[in-house]
This record gives sequence, structure tokens and C-alpha cells, in this order.
Amino acid sequence: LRAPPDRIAIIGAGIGGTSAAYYLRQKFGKDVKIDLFERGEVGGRLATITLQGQEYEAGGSVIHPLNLHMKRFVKDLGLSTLQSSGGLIGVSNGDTLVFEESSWFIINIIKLIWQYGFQPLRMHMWVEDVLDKFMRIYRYQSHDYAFSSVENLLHSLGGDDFLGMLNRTFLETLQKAGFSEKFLDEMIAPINRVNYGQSMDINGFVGAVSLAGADSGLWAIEGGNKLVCSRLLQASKSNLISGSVMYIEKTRTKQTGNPTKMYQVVYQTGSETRSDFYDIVLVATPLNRKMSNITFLNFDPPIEEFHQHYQQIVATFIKGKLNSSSFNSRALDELGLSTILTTDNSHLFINSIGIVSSVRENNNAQPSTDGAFVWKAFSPETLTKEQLLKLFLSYEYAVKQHWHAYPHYKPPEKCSSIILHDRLYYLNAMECAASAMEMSAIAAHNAALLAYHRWNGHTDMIDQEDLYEKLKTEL
Ligand SMILES: Cc1cc2nc3c(=O)[nH]c(=O)nc-3n(C[C@H](O)[C@H](O)[C@H](O)COP(=O)(O)OP(=O)(O)OC[C@H]3O[C@@H](n4cnc5c(N)ncnc54)[C@H](O)[C@@H]3O)c2cc1C
Ligand SMILES: CC(C)=CCC/C(C)=C/CC/C(C)=C/CSC[C@H](N)C(=O)O
Repeated sequence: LRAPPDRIAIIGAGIGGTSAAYYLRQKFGKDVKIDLFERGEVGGRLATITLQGQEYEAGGSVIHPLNLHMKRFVKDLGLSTLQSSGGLIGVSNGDTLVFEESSWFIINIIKLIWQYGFQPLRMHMWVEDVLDKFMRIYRYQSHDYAFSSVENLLHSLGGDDFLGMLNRTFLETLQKAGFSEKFLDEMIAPINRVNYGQSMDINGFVGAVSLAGADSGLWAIEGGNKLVCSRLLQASKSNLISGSVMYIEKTRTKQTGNPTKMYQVVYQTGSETRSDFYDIVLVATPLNRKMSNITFLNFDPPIEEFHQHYQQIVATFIKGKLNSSSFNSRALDELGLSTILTTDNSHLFINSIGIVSSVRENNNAQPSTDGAFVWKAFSPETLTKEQLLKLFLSYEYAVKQHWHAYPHYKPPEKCSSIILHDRLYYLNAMECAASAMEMSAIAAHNAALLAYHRWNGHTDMIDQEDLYEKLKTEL
């Protein structure tokens, strides 16, 4: 093995950047100096909001039971978990509830079969099949295999079917699989709206991830999901630099005494502009002007500006008494639902609304003495006072958080390269397939392995074909 690199820079301390620091430390050992640049808060899109002394998840909130990297972090870093799901769900089309869950399991089964036949069961099997194939990544990564592009990674998991999903809309994918318009409109589109704030025109792969996000057994980290980022940072023994990276320059000349330092990272901290030289750089933030504003200088061929459009989502936290008549024409004293999803209807100004528990409560949100709960609404635009008064009989507060949340999906997806230059890697290229905490952790592990193998010239560990067959016989 070649001597390890001297210095590595990671830009962005969200779940992608902090898990990259963790995996890079595992691969390159204790001597490499890792600098992690962050211009905002550690956690990035994993963030909480504190209201009347209670903390709530404002960004990434739920984790799937089969998200094995996230599970592993919790175990290795001594964190605790909370169960996230619970409560009854309804689906409103703006006039009426087209589906309403009952607290009786058997009643729900009868209702689902009555309204949609066996399509919910078929859909469950379809998602399970995608997840089964998706989980091959853990085996590949535990054997240290890496991929140089998102397409190669997806192809190794699910062959041409997975690439096809990236290139077709979710609607086309499910229509082709024989699902009815009514079922897609009333059950599947509402799940896309709560999870990705988008219609059935997203790509089929992110559609499958979105449906996995409606499975049972979802969980979260006690104290807030962002805790995993600060713990990963600590465990990786990286150096956090609070500053905004402005540009990355490919160095023109060899640095005296160390010919390998290829990149100069220039950043702003307070009113000062500083810079440092690095052997390897990992970019762990979406590269577009609104989200990171990083330019690349002196690269040949040049690294062009990135234009991936990110969907704006507003999360509004409202403490109040919901007005059931805004979702249902039937007059009800008490709706009895804790989450209301909505169908794709241009008259609706929210994507979803649901009661939230604090990051320290296990699934048992309690109303205040006057019967008010804390609700979280997702909407494409800021809610106006009139809209809030339509949704609520009365409310104590309404506090909003804006996000450039996830890519605006528009298949066929053209994913950016993971390798931007010799030793310059882009983790968030992965978001073109699907944006989720686990996807960032997978991208981070992949980039750490890729950087390690390319540093050591292990080309046989990159983009191996037929890995599934090859690893079948390995213990
Ligand atoms: C409202 C919402 C709900 C979500 N719900 C879920 C969910 O329930 N489950 C799930 O799995 N996923 C969910 N997601 C998606 C998930 O949160 C993201 O996919 C994931 O957190 C992305 O992590 P990341 O580290 O790749 O990027 P980010 O978290 O965006 O991290 C990038 C970091 O880079 C920093 N940065 C940017 N530019 C610079 C610069 N020039 N210099 C220095 N630092 C810079 C940013 O400040 C940021 O901290 C949700 C997202 C949102 C917004
Ligand atoms: C990556 C895999 C296989 C599974 C991840 C499934 C998952 C947890 C998807 C959720 C994706 C997402 C962007 C959800 C946003 S909204 C979350 C929640 N409903 C909320 O109300 O905050």
C-alpha cells in the first residue's frame, strides 16, 4: 500500500459529510488529517426546531427499519431510538376524505380491499422486491467494492430494471405494472406529496423510496436525528472548520516538499478569507448556486456550473385545534386522524399535515389542556394567515422553516459524475436517484472506498460487473 494521504477536505457537515469523515478514517487510518468545512449547522438538512421548550424534527425525520448504515451508526455511537409511526391516517381531496383509516386492523383490511381490491398487497410486494435488490449494496460495501457513477451502482443492484426506473416516471412505471388510476391517485400520489412534495412525475426509483418511507416500523434518533452527525464527527476525529467554501482550485505547481497536494480550498470565515491545500477533496453538499455556491478554478477540462433544481418545501409548525371541515364535507366534532395526506389537486395549498411528537417523546403526542396539538404542515409556499385560519379553528403559534429540500425529479435523470476530477469526489450526485439520509450515508461510504482504491491503484475494486453472482459464494 502507498503511504496514506496527508490531508483530506470534506465540504458539508450533513449526514453525507460526517459519515464520509467516519468511513475515510476507517479506511485511511489515524494519521490522515481530515478537515470538515461547514458554513451553517452540523446536521444540514437534519435539524430540529425548538418551540415552547420542546424540540421537533424540522428536516429529515424518519428512518426505515432496513436502513442499515443509519442503524449501525446508532449502535456504534451509543445513541437511542424512538418509534415514529402511529396514529390514524386520512387522505383528503380537498372536499372529502377519500380514505380514512380505522383503529381496527380488520376494518382497515376490509376497507382497502373494498376500495382498491388487492392492489395495496401487490404494491407492498413491488416495494419489497425493490428493497431486496437495493439491500445488495450493504454486501458490496462490506466487501469494500466501490462504484464510479450512480448508474453503475444502481445497475449492480437491480440491473436494467433499476436504470429503467431512473429513466421513467413513477406513473409510467406503476401503470406498466398494472395499477389502477384510482389507486394511484388516492393512495400513492398522496405519499409522494408528503415525502417529496412532488407528483407522480418523479422517477420510478425515488417513487419506490417514497413508498418505503410509508412502511411500518419507521424510527428516529432520540434527541434529534442531527445528533448522529455530531457523533460521527467526534468519532472520526476530524477537524470542524466553521466557514463557507468559495472555490476549489486545482493547484498549478507542485507544493514544495509534497508533490501530491492537488487542490487549494479557499473559504470565508467571519470576515477573513483563508485557504489550505489538500490531497483529496469530497464535496458533500448539492452543487448549485442557491445551496452551496462553490466554483471550480483551473480545471482542464473545466468543471461546469451545476444546475440541479431543488424543490422548495415549507414546514410550518402550528399549535392549535384543527378545523375538520377543511378536509371533509361531513361535520365532525373530532376528526380522530393524526395525519392527513392530500391528493394531487391544484386547489390544495398543503401537501400534508400531521401531529408531531417532540424528539424525546416515544410516539405519544399529548394535547395541551385546551385540546390543542402541535401539527406540522408541508406546503410548496408559505401559508398565509387566511389559509391558516381555514385549517385551524384557533391556533397559538405558526412557525415556518424553509427548505431547498430535495431535487426536483424529472426523468430521464442525468446524474452528475461522482468523480469530478482525479481526487475530487461529489457525494450528492447520488440524490438524482433519491434523496434520503440512508442514500447520503451510502454515497459517503462509496466515496470513501472510491477515494481509497483510487489512491492505492486498486482498480479491481471499482465498477466490478456481476458482483451479486461473484459474492454469492463468499462468506
Ligand atoms: C423537510 C425535509 C424532510 C425530509 N425527511 C426525510 C426523512 O424523513 N427521511 C429521510 O431519510 N430523509 C429525509 N429528508 C432528506 C434528507 O434530510 C437529506 O437527504 C439528507 O439530510 C441530505 O444530507 P446531506 O449531508 O447529503 O446534505 P445536507 O444535509 O444538505 O448537508 C450539506 C451541508 O453542506 C453545507 N454547505 C453547503 N455549502 C457549503 C459551503 N460552500 N461551504 C461549507 N459548507 C457548505 C450546508 O450548510 C449543509 O450543512 C428530508 C429532507 C427535508 C428537507
Ligand atoms: C433509502 C431507502 C431504501 C429508504 C428510505 C425510506 C424513507 C425513510 C424515505 C423518506 C423520504 C423522505 C424525503 C421523507 C420526507 S417527509 C418525512 C415525514 N413523513 C415527515 O412528516 O417529516
